[in-house]
Amino acid sequence: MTGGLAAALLPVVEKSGAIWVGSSGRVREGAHKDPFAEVEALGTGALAMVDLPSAHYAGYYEGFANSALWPALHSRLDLVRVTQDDYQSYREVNAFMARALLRFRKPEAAFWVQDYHFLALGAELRELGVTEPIGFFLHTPWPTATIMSGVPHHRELIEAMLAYDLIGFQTEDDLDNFLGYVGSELGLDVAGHAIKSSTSTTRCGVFPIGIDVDKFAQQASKAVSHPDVSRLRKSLNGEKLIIGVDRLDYSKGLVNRISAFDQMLTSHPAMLRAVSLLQIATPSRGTIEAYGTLQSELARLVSDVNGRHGEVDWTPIRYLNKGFNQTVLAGLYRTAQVGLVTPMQDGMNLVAKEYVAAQNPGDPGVLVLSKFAGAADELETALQVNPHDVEGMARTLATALAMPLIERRMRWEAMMEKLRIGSIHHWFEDFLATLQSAHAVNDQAEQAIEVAEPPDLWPLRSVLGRDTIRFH
Ligand SMILES: O=P(O)(O)OC[C@H]1O[C@H](O[C@H]2O[C@H](CO)[C@@H](O)[C@H](O)[C@H]2O)[C@H](O)[C@@H](O)[C@@H]1O
Ligand SMILES: O=c1ccn([C@@H]2O[C@H](COP(=O)(O)OP(=O)(O)O)[C@@H](O)[C@H]2O)c(=O)[nH]1
Repeated sequence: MTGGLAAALLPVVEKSGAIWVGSSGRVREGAHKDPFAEVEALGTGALAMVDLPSAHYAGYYEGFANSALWPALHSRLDLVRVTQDDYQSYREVNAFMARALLRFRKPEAAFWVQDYHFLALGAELRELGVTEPIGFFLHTPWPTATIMSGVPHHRELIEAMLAYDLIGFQTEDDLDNFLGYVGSELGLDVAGHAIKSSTSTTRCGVFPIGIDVDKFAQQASKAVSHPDVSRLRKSLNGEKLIIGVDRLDYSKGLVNRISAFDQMLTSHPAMLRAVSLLQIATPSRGTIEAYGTLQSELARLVSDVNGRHGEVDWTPIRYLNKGFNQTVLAGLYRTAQVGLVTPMQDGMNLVAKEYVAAQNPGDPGVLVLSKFAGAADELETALQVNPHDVEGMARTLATALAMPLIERRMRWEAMMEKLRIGSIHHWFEDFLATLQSAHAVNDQAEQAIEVAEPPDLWPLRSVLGRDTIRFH
């Protein structure tokens, strides 16, 4: 699985005993009548992979989720392509997932819904009579009210979100934009970070997602002996390396990034043969037109840059359209003197955090980071750039490559401190503790809840009695 959501959640599921119910990526005819899931133990927790109804999968995933919500959430209304049927499928799959989740319901356990694919899932669970705490976390940005109002059915969808006890965002800007929408478009009272509707109160908050920084650092120091990593090191012949790792997505600013590298080589001829770029662009959502178009545009651009600056024995850009596991990525990050992360918009961007965690403390590399990534709020000592300003990025790249060790270490140490404070385990515990207290407000009858301890979401093996189970 590629993507920050999976990378972040798998380790917390493993450690916390939670069960993560998600799409198996497979479809099944008639699934809407009879949800099918395969459950697999993962550490002390479990993964339940549900087959989605075949009639609605495309309209839901490629349609409303990734051709309406994703572009809008990343402020790209120009890329929104959606039909009424797509919206129906989105709602059907949200309702279907609510029914599937009921199979995993357990008294006093909380439900925590992840991401824009399931904005209405909380409302569907309430319809089915669920009274337990239900929280929601958005991994992407939340744009301005004007942009959000360009999404068909935005009002009914966002009203449905008010069924959640707690809604979490990555940054203060996302939270402010959401509360701004609720005030201006829904006309609801917002007191502090709480939204009061006729039936309940929804609390909102900021919970920046993190990584397991020490685990990642250890992985990186071991990974340098991995064959892929040592082959890369050998092939560099003393050249410096800049690395980019992204899903192939228009939100990641890949075209501007390659153009900035091109510009830097043009304006600093001394860099020719002295530095190269390794860009991993892992295929993602390939059946959607905007992604196919981007893939062709990038292939042309990389080939143009390599054609102009390359030599018989030197290639400026190593461009790879494939996925790597995180052990290899950790070793590749550690090999590179510069981590180049330039999204036009990004909820958080875990690659930025992983690059920092993977560095050699005695000789750390430099992170060049877009100010439009959520991670920029915490990683203030990265070299921050505006991805719309290609020339500015080219200049910053040259600065990063020439930065003295003392400055690199000061910047890196400050970033590591931030990463340790905001680890993935802190994110998980903080959200669940806040969810319990938010729910207590909505549930007058409920007894005082211990907020310091995250709830026991599902000690799965004690219920199932074995590691893997299928059910209809
Ligand atoms: O499952 P895909 O359609 O292939 O997409 C992968 C994931 O991409 C998005 O990730 C977001 O979550 C990260 C962790 O919080 C965050 O750092 C990043 O900025 C976001 O873009 C998407 O939101 C996930 O749902 C997808 O699984
Ligand atoms: O080939 C790849 C490319 C990326 N990733 C992981 O995918 C995540 C990407 O998360 P990020 O937040 O940067 O962006 P997203 O793809 O979620 O938008 C990171 O944990 C990467 O280590 C991976 O495992 N293999």
